[in-house]
Order: sequence, then C-alpha cells, then structure tokens
Amino acid sequence: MTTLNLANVSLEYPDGGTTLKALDAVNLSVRRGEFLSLVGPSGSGKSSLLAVAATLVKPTAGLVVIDGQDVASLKEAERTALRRDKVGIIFQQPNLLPALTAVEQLLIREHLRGKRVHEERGKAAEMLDVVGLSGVAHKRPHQLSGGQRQRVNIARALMGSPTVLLVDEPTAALDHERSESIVRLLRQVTDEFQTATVMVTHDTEFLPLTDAVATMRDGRISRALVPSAQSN
Ligand SMILES: Nc1ncnc2c1ncn2[C@@H]1O[C@H](COP(=O)(O)OP(=O)(O)OP(=O)(O)O)[C@@H](O)[C@H]1O
Repeated sequence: MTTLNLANVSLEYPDGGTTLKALDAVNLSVRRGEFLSLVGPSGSGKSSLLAVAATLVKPTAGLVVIDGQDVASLKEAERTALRRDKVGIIFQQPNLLPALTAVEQLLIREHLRGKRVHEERGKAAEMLDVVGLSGVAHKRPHQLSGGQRQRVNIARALMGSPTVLLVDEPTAALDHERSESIVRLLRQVTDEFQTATVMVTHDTEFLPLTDAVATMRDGRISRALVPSAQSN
C-alpha cells in the first residue's frame, strides 16, 4: 500500500520580483516497508520535500496523501493529529534534553502527546532494545556517543508507531563506521515496523542498503532503483 504519496507537488517562495520553485511538480510514492534515499545537490529541494511530506509546510500546489488522507482536506487540529500519529521525523541533530536519561527522552515525548507515562514505560524499554541501547537507558546525553544519541533519536521517533519515517541526513555528524550502523538500523526498523522511510543523505556508499534512490535537481525529482539492493 502506498503510504506516502506526493502528486504534482510544487512549493514556491517569493524571490525578489520573481518566484523560486523549491519543489517543481514533484511526484513520489513510497510504500510501507520501502526505504527510499533522497539525494541531490545543496539547494535542490530535499529539505523542502521532507517538510511538505511531514505536513509542516503547505505546498503551493499539488496533493500530499498520507495513509489515504489528503492532507489539504484536514483542519489544522486534524493535520497535527495526523503528524503526531503517522509521521516520525528524525533530524540530523538529535535535539535531546541534557537533563534527561535516554528512556526519559522517549517518555517525555509521550507525556507531551497526552499519554500516561507509566503506561508507556514498557514500550520505551522495547524501543531502546530495538535500537540496541538497553544497557544505557539511564544515561544522559553527555554520557552517550554521537551514534548512541542518534539511536535515542530514532527510538523516540518510533514511540508513536509511525507509518511514515522522514530522516534528514542522520549520519552528517558521525564517522564512517557509526554512519553505516545507523543506516543499517534504519533499514532494520523499516523492515520490522513496515514504515515508508525517506532518508535525505549525502553518503552515496550506503545507497545499496536502501530500496530506491530519488535524485533532486532544481526542485525536480527523478527516481531509480538500486540494482544491488536485493542482495542486502
Ligand atoms: N523558507 C524559505 N524561504 C525562501 N526560500 C527558501 C526557504 N526554504 C528553502 N528555500 C529555497 O528553496 C530551495 C530548496 O531548498 P532546500 O533547503 O529544500 O534544499 P536542500 O536540497 O535541502 O539543500 P541542502 O542539501 O543544502 O540542505 C533553495 O533555493 C532554498 O534557498
């Protein structure tokens, strides 16, 4: 099932007397369990595409459909609920709160979503286990490595059981070995939780871990299969 669908999506910004097309009639479909890489030069529109797919920015034209729901047809509160319940967003910087332990980073998100924290402890422990952090659940960010902090970030995004996972350059601040293990983890969670995952990346060497590559240039998108993906 197509979980994330962008049809003829354009996003324009005023630019002096003219307009700049950050997205120019973009078409993109991502199914559950599919892991898509999004590459392209700086300024080509990758972050704009993620922002529109995350329902954080309204496109100037075109349709954004998540799990069969046309985002433009929703009221503001409904759109917020859709984002909360269906979309997991993982930014380059984990943005963890310095005073909280790893498990508390997950629980505070649920608290802010109106959930009862004591009912979410089991799930938080489970998600930390999924990302390989059971042993450091009670450590604070400064006691964790960069890779471990990024894993907390991923576990936190999984707490809401998203169907769409949007990931913006998750390896930008990591060395090669840690970068590879983070992309492998994203592959694993895509398979395990059947998310429709879109990852913006500059690390072309990890593209074979994903199912498909979309390339952006001047706000336009092209999509190609990764031939070696099947062997991973
Ligand atoms: N809020 C904004 N106002 C005006 N122009 C913007 C805004 N956000 C993005 N742009 C422009 O839209 C275009 C696409 O930007 P975007 O950040 O999506 O590219 P990107 O591919 O993510 O780049 P990078 O790899 O450097 O992050 C660029 O020309 C950018 O300057």
